[in-house]
This record gives sequence, C-alpha cells and structure tokens, in this order.
Amino acid sequence: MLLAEIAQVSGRIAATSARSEKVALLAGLFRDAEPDEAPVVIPYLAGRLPQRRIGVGWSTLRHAPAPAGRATLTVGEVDRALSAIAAVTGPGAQGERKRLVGALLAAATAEEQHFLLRLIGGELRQGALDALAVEGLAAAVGAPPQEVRRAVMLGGSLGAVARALLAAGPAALAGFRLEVGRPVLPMLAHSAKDVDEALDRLGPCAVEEKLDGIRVQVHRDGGTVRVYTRTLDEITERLPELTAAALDLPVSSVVLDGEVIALDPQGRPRPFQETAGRVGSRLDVAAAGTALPLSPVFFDVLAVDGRELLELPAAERHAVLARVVPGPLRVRRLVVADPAEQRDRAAAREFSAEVLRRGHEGVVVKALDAPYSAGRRGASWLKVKPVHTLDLVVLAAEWGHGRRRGKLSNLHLGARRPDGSFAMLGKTFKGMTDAMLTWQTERLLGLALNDDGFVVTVRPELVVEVAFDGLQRSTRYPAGVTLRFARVLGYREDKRAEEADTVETVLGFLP
Ligand SMILES: Nc1ncnc2c1ncn2[C@@H]1O[C@H](COP(=O)(O)OP(=O)(O)OP(=O)(O)O)[C@@H](O)[C@H]1O
Repeated sequence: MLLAEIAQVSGRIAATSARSEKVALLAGLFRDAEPDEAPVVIPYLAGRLPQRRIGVGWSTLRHAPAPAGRATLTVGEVDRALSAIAAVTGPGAQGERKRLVGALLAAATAEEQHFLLRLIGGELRQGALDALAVEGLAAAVGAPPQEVRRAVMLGGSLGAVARALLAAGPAALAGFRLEVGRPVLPMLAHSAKDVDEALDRLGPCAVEEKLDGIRVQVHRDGGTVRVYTRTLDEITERLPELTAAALDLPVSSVVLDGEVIALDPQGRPRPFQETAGRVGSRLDVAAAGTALPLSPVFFDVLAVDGRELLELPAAERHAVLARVVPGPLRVRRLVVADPAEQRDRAAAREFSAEVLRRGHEGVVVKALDAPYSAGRRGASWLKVKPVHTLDLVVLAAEWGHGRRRGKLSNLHLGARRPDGSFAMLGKTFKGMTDAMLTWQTERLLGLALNDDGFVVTVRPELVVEVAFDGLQRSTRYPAGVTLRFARVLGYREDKRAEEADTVETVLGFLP
C-alpha cells in the first residue's frame, strides 16, 4: 500500500464528522491493505509511530527537502526507514538521523511530506481512531464488531488482530483466547465522588484498598513466569520477587491481576516515585531489589489451571483468588452485601477511612456480579480518592530562572479532547525535586519541537500526575477552566498520552 493512500484517507477521516463515514473510509483502506501492513497502517492513522521514539526532534524536521514528483513510497518502506532511524546510536547519531530523515522525505511527494512531518512531530494524534478502526476492520472482513473488540482485548493488540483477520477472515477470531503467557489489556475504573455514591451506583460490592503502586499482570505457566505492565510491556526481569511469589502458588498455571508497591516495615506505602523507579530501572536488578523490595498485592484472577475466568462474576473470581493466593499477597477488601443496610454503609465508610489512615490513596469499589472487562474503563469498578489528581500531558515547558536556570521547569499541562488533541489547563512548577527537574529537562528536550528561548514546545507524550485544589473558570484557557494550586506528584511512565485524563473528566470537578 502506498503512503499516499494513507495520507489521503487520514485527511478525509479528519475532515468528516460523521462516524459512519469515518468507519467506511477505514473499511475501504483495510480492504486494500496487505495483512502485514495492518500493524503499521493503524498507528499511522492514529498518529502514532510503531517505533514509539525515533530520536528525531524539531531541529531535524525543520529543513524539509524538495518533494518527489510521483507517489511511490510504500507503507513498508516508510516503516523500515523509521526503524533504521530509531536504531541509530553512538557518536554522530544526530547527523546520521538527519541524513536518513532527509532521504525519506526526498522520496515523498509534497502531500506525503506534510503527512510524515506531522506524524513524526506528533501532530496527527487521533485519540478515537482505534475504536473506529475496530469497526472499520469488522466491516472490511464481515465480522461482528464486538467480537473483533474482544479479540483485541485478549490478543493485546489491534494490529495483530487486523493482520490475522485480513489473512484468514472472521475464522481467525477463534484464535484469540486468553492464553497464559500473552497479556490482555487490564480492566480500568471510573471515579465516584465518595464511598456512598459508589455503593449507590453498584449495589452489592467489594470495597478494596487502592494501592498507589504499578499495575502488574502476572502469568505463570508451570515453571515459567512473565510479568507485564498495564501497557503490556514485559518487565519480568526487573521484578524477580514477582517470579518468586508466583512460583510459590499451589497451581500449575495462573493469570493474576494486581499492583506492585514498595512498603515500609510498618506496611505503609513508600512514595510512588520509589516504586516507579524500581519498575522502570533495568540496572543492577539484584542491588535495587535489596535496597527497595517490592510487594505484590493481587486483586483479581483471570485464569487458573487451564480454566478461563473472565466471564465469571467478580464474587466467584474473588473466591478463586482466595484459594490460590495467600492472604498477605491479596488486597484487603470488605464485602458489602446490601448497600441499603445502614450498618453495611457505615462499615464501608470506616473501612475506607482506615485505608487512608494506613497511608493508601483511596479505595476501589467493585460490583460483585461483574465479569472482567479486559481493556475497558467499565462502570463496575469505581475509584474513590480524597485528593484530586489528574494525569495530564506535558505540552511545553519554560526554561527556569535562578536556581533552576538551565532546567526546564514550568510545565504546560494538557487534558485530552475526544479528537486526540490536547487542551491546555494551566501551568505548574511546583512539587518537583531536583532529580525530577534534571530528568524532565532531558526527556523533554528529546521530545522538543520548538524552542524560542523561553518556551520549549514538545511532542505531547509525557504523562504527569498532578494534584490540585479545584477548578477555576478562566477565559484564558481553551476548556474555559484552569487548575487551582496544581502541583506535580510524579511522572506516569506507565501511561501513554492516549490514556491521560480527558477534558470531560476535568470538567467533572467543577462544583
Ligand atoms: N484494589 C485495586 N483494584 C483495582 N485497581 C487498583 C487497586 N489498587 C490499586 N489499583 C490501581 O488503580 C488503577 C485503577 O484506576 P484507573 O483505572 O483510573 O487507572 P489510573 O488512571 O492509573 O488510576 P490512578 O491514576 O488513579 O492510579 C489500576 O490501574 C491499578 O493500577
């Protein structure tokens, strides 16, 4: 498939607001694509690079060469060129990348250059595209959309499902089942204002402590253990304590969902950054593990000894979990059989207060009759946290003054719009440690699109967790509101920009 075709369809999808038309355009594109092209076509349309980072910034993109007269570049050629650019390392890397980018652009027509520059520059992001692509793919191969969606959740990636469906048609769907060793997208939560609201919305439920660690999915098959993050990256080697814990369980195979967290000897949580640092570091795992051991805390089980449990009601999965995982490695939970009972409600409030006293961030309330909705932000898990936090995307940063000279300091924060673009909500330079300033300066310069000496605009990729005291109406900002007393709690490297909080969620905090 020619890049020109993708560039055209991308433009037409952006130009129409009719959902059915977008789906029809995508279906047409999938009909034209070769199976092996699907895993590249989808991210391009969504404005993502399959290589994630290719180390090319604004300064490299600034000098576009003369365009080619005729469209000949194929999707495969572009993908190989971008992989080659991403693989360049060592001295002179910047110059070599510049040369490779120049060669790629010289082979592109003016329209393709425009597309490539925006793709590489992160300006093409279309947040809703993956959901539309599922429907377009279903239409192209004649499969029910909900079955394609389920296959994506269980197969872990839309690209893999698209490749299989384009190669073998709807029959390929049967191949996407939960398999031990292959991660599925985790179930996510919505928010509730307080415990009472959560109880009213859910009915019979379990109130669980919400631990501020890192989400992990642990797969054990016999003597082999694999550990995945919420974005399905494998981190087995970095967390030997999880392998050890999984191998101790009295099962032959199991898939567990939980959180890994650094606790102090009294069982109180260490700051999130410490857990995140351990999970993020590949260096000297043994020494890091001794200095800061992490504890796994499991709250769900998706399969055990060859049986898939996703469709079982939560109450039954919880019973299996209690059989398979010993108490100290399980989340603490209180079952509320009848939320209409005043005594049950009081117990739920007290449980939640006690969780906070032990230093945890809040509770997650879960409907007892709900299946495990892989990859969904379902309405059957509701999180309740007293401190308001948002996960926002860094859009730009300002050079610091005084003690912060030479460091990127004041962050411009954005929330996600439905179309995948970001609305700036405000700025903050509060809450950063010196180590964070150094780290963010380096990371942000790697994402820089422009530097006017005062503000560095960056590709919107880094997600930062921000606490704030409320919202204030403001005509200076595009969403009509800004954050009051925003302060940085830490970076969320486990989240992609597509998972940052939305403008809609932010507006939900208006009084
Ligand atoms: N008992 C629990 N049940 C489910 N998730 C839990 C629990 N304890 C901690 N968590 C964490 O909370 C997250 C669920 O909240 P949500 O779906 O909103 O994800 P999130 O955006 O990462 O949330 P947050 O930023 O508040 O941690 C899970 O991804 C998991 O990492």
